[in-house]
Amino acid sequence: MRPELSEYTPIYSGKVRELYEIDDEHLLLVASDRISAYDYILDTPIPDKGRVLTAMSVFFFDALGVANHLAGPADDPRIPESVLGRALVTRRLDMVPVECVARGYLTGSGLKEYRANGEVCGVPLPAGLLDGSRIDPPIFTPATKAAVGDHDENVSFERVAEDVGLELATRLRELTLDVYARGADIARERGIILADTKFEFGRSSDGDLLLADEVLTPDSSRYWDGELYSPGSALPSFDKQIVRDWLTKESGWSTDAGTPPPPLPADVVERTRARYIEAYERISGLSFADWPGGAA
Ligand SMILES: Nc1ncnc(-c2cnn(Cc3cccc(F)c3)c2)c1Cl
Repeated sequence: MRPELSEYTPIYSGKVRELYEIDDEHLLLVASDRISAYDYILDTPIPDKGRVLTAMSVFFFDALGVANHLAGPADDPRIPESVLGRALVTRRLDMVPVECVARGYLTGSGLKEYRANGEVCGVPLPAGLLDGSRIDPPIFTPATKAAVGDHDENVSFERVAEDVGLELATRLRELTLDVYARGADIARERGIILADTKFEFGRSSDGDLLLADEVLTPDSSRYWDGELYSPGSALPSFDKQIVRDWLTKESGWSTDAGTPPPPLPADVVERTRARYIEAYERISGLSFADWPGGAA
């Protein structure tokens, strides 16, 4: 008999995820079906989004063989039925207060910094790069965690070293770049570009540095469709472009409307659900139908 979610203490609620305490040593990390676009949490959930992104994290944790915070399988008996398939039991770690970002392509806040001063997080880049240009080799562009609702602040490696010490900062950079490069290679072989990603690390009670949180999901990374990728022009998000296009080209809403986006029509929801499942099945080579927690 699985426990009820109400038996666990909620300790953090993010835009699309929640964190609960199972006991002194274990947490339950829950991914919702909520989707965000243009910095709004949309009213309409995408069925199975939480389960697909959980499956993606588990695939990458396994495929990349990096020491991590997982403390049980996807069908661990401590996981309540109501969140089965979109929740994981993890070890409670002492989280390192650094958003460990790797960028293999220039866009977003990195592009903004580059256009202002030719570098990102203190890392100089070649002149003439465009939105979506490849950064080879990928760079470590850390950020400090922002308050709820704010964007993280990009910082230099030197600032990270001041905050957490040079040895740990160096290990965070090495691990971040290594795990990103291997994950991006796996995705690229399947026609999906992981342009950048954000990792979080924590230390266990016996001092090990473990990869935590979610790993290489479309919520923690930019997923681009490799077939549509062209530096300098629009970079279609593999998972969110259907929602973005409907919102900005068909719904009558606009990003400068100052109002929340309208609810999504059923076909946009279903096509988006299918894109999440397609990304998972192409990258993992596994069938999403085999993932726990499907409709009973
Ligand atoms: N293994 C860990 N030990 C201690 N703390 C964390 C931890 C804290 N915060 N976050 C981010 C987050 C993850 C999910 C749902 C949210 F609402 C927020 C993760 C983890 Cl993953």
